[in-house]
Amino acid sequence: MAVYTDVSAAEMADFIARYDIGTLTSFHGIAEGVENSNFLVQTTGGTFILTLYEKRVARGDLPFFIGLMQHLAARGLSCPQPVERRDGTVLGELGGRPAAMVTFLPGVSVRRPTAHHCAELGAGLARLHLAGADFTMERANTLSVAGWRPLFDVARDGADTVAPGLADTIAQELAALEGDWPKGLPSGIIHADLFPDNAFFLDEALSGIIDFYFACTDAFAYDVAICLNAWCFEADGSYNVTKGRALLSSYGALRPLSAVEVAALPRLARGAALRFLLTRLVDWLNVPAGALVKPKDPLEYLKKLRFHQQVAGAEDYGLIP
Ligand SMILES: Nc1ncnc2c1ncn2[C@@H]1O[C@H](COP(=O)(O)OP(=O)(O)O)[C@@H](O)[C@H]1O
Ligand SMILES: N[C@@H](CCOP(=O)(O)O)C(=O)O
Repeated sequence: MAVYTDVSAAEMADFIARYDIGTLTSFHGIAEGVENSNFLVQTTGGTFILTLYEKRVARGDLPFFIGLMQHLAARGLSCPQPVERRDGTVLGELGGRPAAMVTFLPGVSVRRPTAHHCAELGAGLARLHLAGADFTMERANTLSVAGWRPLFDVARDGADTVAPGLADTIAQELAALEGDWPKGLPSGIIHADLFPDNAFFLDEALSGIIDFYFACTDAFAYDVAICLNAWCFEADGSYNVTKGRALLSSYGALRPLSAVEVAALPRLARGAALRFLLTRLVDWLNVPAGALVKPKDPLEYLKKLRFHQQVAGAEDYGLIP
């Protein structure tokens, strides 16, 4: 359960009194997620999600995330909407953390996506990229290649306790990617964490996207590479090319990848695998005392990285030329 910051019933009721959403009837910490503290809040006015922003979310970035969710919804994308307080603002403070209430999105996330889910997701990702085109705010990707070495510095000493030789493997991969990271690719708003737990489905159709707190301005194809990592591998670590083809072809039907994006895809996929290997490793080695959280397995991403290292070209991901 990701609850890093405890909130008492009295604090919660007090916080809710600043909104025009009725009075508190119940709330509980949400069992999923690893980044922020999330609470399902029920009031006489409805159901809401309250997020307390934790370690990786910079306070100064919150207007970007809030503005982006409002922008995407105005373009027809189904995503949570920040709820205004009586004074017209959307950001508050609770338990010493910045906090915001968003609307509850119906739908369920899938644990084992099928090729059909991957196709739905590919189209949804393309719609997100297109809908973000006229969003005027920008946010650099703090977890792109320049952000990986600082993560490695934090995790290096403990890495071999997780898997023998892991520190060396990461050091080599990091050096290789730092030396040759794709530049100048078509860029715009990307989600940057569109994992199966952040996509909701109703009747097998993608019904909504949540968790925009890694969203940033970066290469669209990097977002595609993140999704290939998150959606198209099996539990045993093997890549499912049918799922990859489904995701890539439905994405490409709405936003065709250019030749430079196609050429960059294997390297972007390696980078995406390293990014999640590193953040998971840091989290695995540093679970805060008293936090209710189940850290995610870093070695899942080591297996994925090994797959990408031997890929010859984008066709290995299922891209049809
Ligand atoms: N707007 C929402 N509507 C419905 N459920 C939500 C919403 N936001 C979050 N959740 C639930 O809370 C969980 C954790 O949220 P998430 O944003 O992924 O956390 P984190 O910020 O830790 O990554 C999600 O998996 C989902 O079950
Ligand atoms: N998707 C990341 C973890 C952060 O996302 P969350 O939505 O699960 O909190 C990963 O799998 O490493």
